Amino acid sequence: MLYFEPPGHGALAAGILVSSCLCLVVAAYIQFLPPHKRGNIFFGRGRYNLPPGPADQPLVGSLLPWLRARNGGQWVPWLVEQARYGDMTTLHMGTKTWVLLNNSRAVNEIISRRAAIVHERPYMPIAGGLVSQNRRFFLLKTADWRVGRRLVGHLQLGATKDHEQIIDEASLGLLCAFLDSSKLWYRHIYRYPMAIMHKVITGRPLLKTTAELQDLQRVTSTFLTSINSHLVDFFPQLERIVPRPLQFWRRRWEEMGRFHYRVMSRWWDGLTSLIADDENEASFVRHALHGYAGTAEERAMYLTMLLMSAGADNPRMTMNAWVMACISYPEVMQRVRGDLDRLCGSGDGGLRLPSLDDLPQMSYLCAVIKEVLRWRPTVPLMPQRVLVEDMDLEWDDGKIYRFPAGTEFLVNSIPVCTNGYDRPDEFRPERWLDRESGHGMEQDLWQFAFSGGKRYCVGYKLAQKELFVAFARLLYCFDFSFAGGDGEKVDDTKLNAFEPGEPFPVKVSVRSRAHEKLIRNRAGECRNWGPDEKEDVIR
Ligand code: HEM
Repeated sequence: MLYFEPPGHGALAAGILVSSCLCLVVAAYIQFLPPHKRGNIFFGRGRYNLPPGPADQPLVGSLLPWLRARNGGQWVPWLVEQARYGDMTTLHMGTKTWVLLNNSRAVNEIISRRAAIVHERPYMPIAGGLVSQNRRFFLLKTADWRVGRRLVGHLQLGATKDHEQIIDEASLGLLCAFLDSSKLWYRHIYRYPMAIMHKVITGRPLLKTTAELQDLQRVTSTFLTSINSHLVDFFPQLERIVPRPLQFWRRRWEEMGRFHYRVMSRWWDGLTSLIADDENEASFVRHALHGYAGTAEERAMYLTMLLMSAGADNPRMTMNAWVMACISYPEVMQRVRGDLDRLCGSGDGGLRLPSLDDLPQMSYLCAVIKEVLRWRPTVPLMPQRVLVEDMDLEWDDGKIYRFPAGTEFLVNSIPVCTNGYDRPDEFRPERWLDRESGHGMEQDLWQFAFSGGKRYCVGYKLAQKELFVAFARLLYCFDFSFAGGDGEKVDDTKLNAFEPGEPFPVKVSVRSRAHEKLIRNRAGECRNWGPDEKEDVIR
């Protein structure tokens, strides 16, 4: 007869202890799983069915290769490589489920058509917390972000006649600066959108030195490098679990946050003092201060400074890419110039500067702008949009994907701008003219350039108009060529967008005396430009 002896108290306690520990380990393990894996544990395997992706390591998934690539400057090729899985790629990234959207159709279906449920931002302890002090509206969770978005909406960026006038004046400053100090072309293409933003926001001309502008450029570029670059952004729980003195990552990013705060505060003091003694009720600075009344003034500061930096830096990088296209594809630019000469005159007499009124007749230049944005996407990595509820998606391959709430979607810009385009590496504006959707400025630009859904770029109308005016006027009046050494060839993949100095060697010269005279005749109208850049040439 079998006799079962009941366990003693000691054994029972040990058993309870072991199973409690096991439960704790399992609970902790589950907490560190990404949403799709966690969901399949709770609801059974197969509940969530996601697009394919690489085999991954336990717990970290594909995070380590990503962090290596991100911090080693190889993240663009890494993301491009992941597009080999098809229209979408699923990546397990620590506690996150990332789904890369690798072509326009995927972006359109998910970011635009499902915008009602794909609009949240994840919490990013580094970029959002330490570097931005939880204030950068662009990274805020939807509830807070809406307040800022409503405030910015009042600006109607680029949609008013006033803004067109501001663009016109600033572009005259740009032309004069190109005449006076052509070697500093890369500085002028930053000052131009900044001068526009400053006037739009304060109603006053930009009176900032190059050093002040460079400070803000550094803020923008270092902020961008902080996004999705640290382990903690993928395991945000660590911020709660690890005692603060042991949070080894804090020091570096807090320091960056303090630097950003200092630069922004200096700018902000300048902006608020400009409006302090005038009645300019329309000023955005005043509007932002009213909008955030009762809360810390910093919220207004961060919002305003985001507008300044996004509104200046993205156009700067786009213009950088355009200059690269000018020197790499002179025949394309000659064709634009042919159109401009026909409209605005050529030879010695009867010239006029192109303007926004010429836009309907300049479909090839509109195509050039689209092609610049496609050829060298300005924003290769947009912060992810988070799905707020489970979502089913029927796809072309006959599959029905089911994504769990919490999935993070990323526009994989380079593949989006490449997949589905004939000879994608080439700069061929003609591809936009063949489209049935139309030849204007707006058609087809969505999804890849200014993003879609609720968090699309608020400045897109302003950007399109300022790019059009700058490209038309610069190309009408100036020649651009590569200024490398003998036998050196331009490498059109190296844009060096974050370089504070000249990103690649370019020679700029005015086309003719007549074009110079045309610019000089209107020099008095460029009231919005700021300190004389010639001093910098001498230094
Ligand atoms: C060629 C120029 C530009 C490009 C390519 C560009 C691109 C983008 C993209 C792709 C986003 C969306 C990121 C996302 O999905 O979260 C964005 C957001 C934004 N852009 Fe632009 N942009 C440009 C010019 C401008 C200008 C002139 C402004 C003027 C203020 C501006 C202000 C903003 C702001 C404030 C946001 C954040 C919107 C939000 O989170 O609600 N951008 N931009």
